[in-house]
Amino acid sequence: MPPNAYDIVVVGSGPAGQKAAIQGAKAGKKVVLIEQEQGIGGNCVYRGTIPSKTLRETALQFERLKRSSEVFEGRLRLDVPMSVLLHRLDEVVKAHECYMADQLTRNSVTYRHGRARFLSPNEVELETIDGACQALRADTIVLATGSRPRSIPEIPVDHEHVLDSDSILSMIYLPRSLTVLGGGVIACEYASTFALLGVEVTLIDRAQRPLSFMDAEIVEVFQRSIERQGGRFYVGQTVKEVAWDGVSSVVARLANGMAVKSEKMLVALGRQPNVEELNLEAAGLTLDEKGRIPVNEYGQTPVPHIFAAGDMLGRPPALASQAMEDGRRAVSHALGLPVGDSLNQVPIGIYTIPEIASIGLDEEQAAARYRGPLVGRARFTEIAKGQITGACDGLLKLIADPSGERLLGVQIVGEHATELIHLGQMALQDGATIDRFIDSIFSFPTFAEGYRVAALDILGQRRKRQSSAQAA
Ligand SMILES: Cc1cc2nc3c(=O)[nH]c(=O)nc-3n(C[C@H](O)[C@H](O)[C@H](O)COP(=O)(O)OP(=O)(O)OC[C@H]3O[C@@H](n4cnc5c(N)ncnc54)[C@H](O)[C@@H]3O)c2cc1C
Ligand SMILES: NC(=O)c1ccc[n+]([C@@H]2O[C@H](COP(=O)([O-])OP(=O)(O)OC[C@H]3O[C@@H](n4cnc5c(N)ncnc54)[C@H](O)[C@@H]3O)[C@@H](O)[C@H]2O)c1
Repeated sequence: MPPNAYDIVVVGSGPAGQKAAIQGAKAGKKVVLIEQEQGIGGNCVYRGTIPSKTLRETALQFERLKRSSEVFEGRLRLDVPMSVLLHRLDEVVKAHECYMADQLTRNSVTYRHGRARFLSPNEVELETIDGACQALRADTIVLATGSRPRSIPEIPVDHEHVLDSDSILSMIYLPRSLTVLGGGVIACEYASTFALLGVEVTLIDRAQRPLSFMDAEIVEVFQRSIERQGGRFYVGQTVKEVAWDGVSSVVARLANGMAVKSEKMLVALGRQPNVEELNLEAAGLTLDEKGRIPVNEYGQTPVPHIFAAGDMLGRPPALASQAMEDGRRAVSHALGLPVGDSLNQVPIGIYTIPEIASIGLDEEQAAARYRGPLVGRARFTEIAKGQITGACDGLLKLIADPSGERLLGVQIVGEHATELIHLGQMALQDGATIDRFIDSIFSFPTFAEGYRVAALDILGQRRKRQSSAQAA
């Protein structure tokens, strides 16, 4: 094969691109991975998952200290430099970079630093930082260029006073107050992290409740928890205008006439796919009416050897785990390998404080599909581990069909929710019954015990329902 010819060209080195490249290389193909940024890993590593979760970990350390307030006296200094709060970030990013670079080298994936755009359906131009251009040919092309924060004209982001998720961690000091626009995952995660760090947080969303795609009762527990920290939610509100007053505050004017002032503002109103720079016309591709690349279930575009994966698809769930699966799936399909069906059950893990996690149907979805689904609840206040740790803001819900036998979904809010959900995921995938949780012995004390408590709650309701049916 000529030096600039490959079996597979992958554009973008985030979770989707990496897994696509590794899958191709493992199948013995000659693969090149192109990335325009300095490091490998995508937004996930430099602007998204890893930085936000590192700051969150610092906030959690403070919370643990606060819970021990009988022993430790103290509070967070005002004007804490963000660099102090993020002191572990460099280490975490370096460890991740090393792991990813090793994995690419081990699998003989060629890595090229530069920006890619189509020259023709089988040709991609690589422009390196010195401006040099080179054409690379491939039989299969996987686009995994990710997304960026959505911006709207009435809310100009200056990255100094009004920030987005790309710039929020570039603040020099922890602000005293923060307005968060949006009630989605990014908004709620950062709102809860900053609230725990002692920042006065106000969240404004046009929807009637934050995280409107999640189980309402679960979100309620999260919302109450933030409110106890002093956080405020203004829901069902439209922001008409945002401006820096030139002195000390960002002012958000709402359609109802209210003005909300804060030292900084985070704008988190969704994401938009990175597609504009790819010169898609040269590949024979056109975007759909929502500005997305049309794809089938394998991420295959109308040009059969071109695939798209991850956040650039512009559809939910925009998760690192989903992006990895998209990349793997696209290349497997391109090479005629089995793809599996794991897409049916993607767990959602939201790193708010307390955490939220979901798999399968929530209560409202189950009620829309079945007449009278049964819902079993385990409140963390009733679980010994919750009492011992003091992490009592928690609820685990098992959703079952009307007979109370078949598990339909698991919804959790509380400490370790994003870990606990995988037990529910396995149960759902294996078609486990509610009784499976009752017949299993759980270690004591654990949060996982909540599964048994919730299952017993369903058993009680099932028996009541059966006796009323017999009596009728
Ligand atoms: C603040 C925040 C927190 C998040 N937290 C979580 C979380 O906790 N858990 C979770 O699962 N998900 C989380 N996400 C979402 C997660 O980061 C994304 O779903 C994931 O990064 C998507 O991966 P990707 O490979 O599709 O794209 P990205 O990670 O966005 O990578 C795309 C890459 O393509 C490169 N690229 C773009 N155009 C070109 C081009 N023309 N040439 C060469 N390279 C190009 C970009 O530079 C980038 O590196 C979070 C996101 C944000 C913003
Ligand atoms: N833990 C995780 O898995 C994790 C963490 C962070 C981000 N992500 C991913 O990143 C993606 C983007 O997150 P996001 O929070 O930016 O977007 P989102 O789409 O989840 O939420 C956007 C929010 O903005 C609100 N909104 C939109 N326009 C508005 C307007 N003009 N005025 C007021 N409110 C408005 C919407 O009502 C919605 O609540 C998500 O899809 C998520 O999957 C995942």
